[in-house]
Amino acid sequence: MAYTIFIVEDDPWYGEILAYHLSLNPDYKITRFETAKDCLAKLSAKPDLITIDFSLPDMKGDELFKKVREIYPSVPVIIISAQEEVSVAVNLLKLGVTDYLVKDEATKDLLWNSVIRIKENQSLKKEVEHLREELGQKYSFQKTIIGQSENLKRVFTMMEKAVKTNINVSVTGETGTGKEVVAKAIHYNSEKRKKNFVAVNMAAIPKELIESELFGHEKGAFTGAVSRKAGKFEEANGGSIFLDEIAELDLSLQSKLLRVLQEREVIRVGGNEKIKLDVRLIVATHKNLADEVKKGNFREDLYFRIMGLPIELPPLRERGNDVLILAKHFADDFAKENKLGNIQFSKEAKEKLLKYHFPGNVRELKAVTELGIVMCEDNEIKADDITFTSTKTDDLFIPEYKTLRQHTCDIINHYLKKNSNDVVATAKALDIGKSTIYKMIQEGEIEVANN
Ligand SMILES: Nc1ncnc2c1ncn2[C@@H]1O[C@H](COP(=O)(O)OP(=O)(O)OP(=O)(O)O)[C@@H](O)[C@H]1O
Repeated sequence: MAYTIFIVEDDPWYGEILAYHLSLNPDYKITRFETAKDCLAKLSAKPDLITIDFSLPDMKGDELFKKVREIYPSVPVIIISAQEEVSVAVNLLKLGVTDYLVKDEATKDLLWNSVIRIKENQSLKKEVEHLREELGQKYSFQKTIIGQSENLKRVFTMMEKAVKTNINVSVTGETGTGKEVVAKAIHYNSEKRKKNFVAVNMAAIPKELIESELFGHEKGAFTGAVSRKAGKFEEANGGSIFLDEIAELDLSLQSKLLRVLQEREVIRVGGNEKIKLDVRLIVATHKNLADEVKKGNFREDLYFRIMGLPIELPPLRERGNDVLILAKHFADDFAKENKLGNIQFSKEAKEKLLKYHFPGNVRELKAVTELGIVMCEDNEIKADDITFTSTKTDDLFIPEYKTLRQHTCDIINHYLKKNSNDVVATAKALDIGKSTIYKMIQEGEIEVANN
């Protein structure tokens, strides 16, 4: 597609030179104007770039620039001027002009290079926008946060509420429950999705570096600060910042964070320029922050500021059948990646997964599933292919979606397995009649596995 360039230059001879030079690239479609008025009259054609002579007969270049900006806030504008004063150039650049070129013999070549640079920049921006859109689709709640349990549906309801406004969000949940996945999904489904999602893990950064990491620093602010560096808040400006493991933040840094959130501005370490912030804050912790406040480890005022909309992620063991849905999802992903075909789980493998308490939650299930695929034969994961890292594999896990009768069956099953299917020993251990067990076996409520 042609790249449309408007050249506004009152000197027809000079305008023609610039137009001729640029038209050497057949992709450029050049239109020349000799007055600001003529250019404004044709702006509806949506040029990709405009070059403006600073001294036009009917309007100064900066005035025309401002008028263009009102209509197209992001179209790149190059001002070409006979003025060599640095202050004129600086003022124009401050106004938002993309480039400033002084008229001399080199102008046409400088313009050629400037257009190439700007064009590259525009296509990069478009690419980023496109990728963000894609990510947005990828992060639509139900596509990335797999599961259908009632407990998870409650999380979706809260997330729907979160994306409607820019309210701060606090996500709590055990390790591996998907706190970061939730934070990303909120960002990519909210108004802020056009800008960055920046994640910072408080527990992963050495204490003495957190301040400059979050708020940035000026050159020479401390030993090792060899150049100015933007902080994570600046990077996330206009978007969302995700502060993971917020409870690990040092008390002195808590007060600095509070100041930034209250003032909605950040000052880089060693600097004094105030940078205005418009960022959605999402925090996460596996600790109970209210308890941390009571213990004196977390500032109460900061706690109230960051709590915003609280979202509690249930542990995997409280999501019932989601364990199997997730296992299938991870298995399909892994199989696709490794070109393995369709993977199945045996009945016993499913039971084993459902009975386990998953201290490492979804992250652990993913690892267990992938290992299961590697270990299994003929694309069927059997109980023996499933290995748990936790030592508590024999723990009875009590899912809330089961009835008392089903729990009874589980308990009897558990004891039967322990006693090598010895009904008498099981009845004795549980202090129930053996006929109860035989009846349950007969009615198919309990299956006695052949050992
Ligand atoms: N409901 C889900 N559906 C699909 N994948 C999930 C789900 N929940 C978590 N995951 C996956 O599990 C892994 C752990 O998730 P995540 O890092 O978001 O957990 P976390 O709670 O932030 O963990 P930590 O507390 O250790 O930082 C990731 O690979 C993530 O993609």
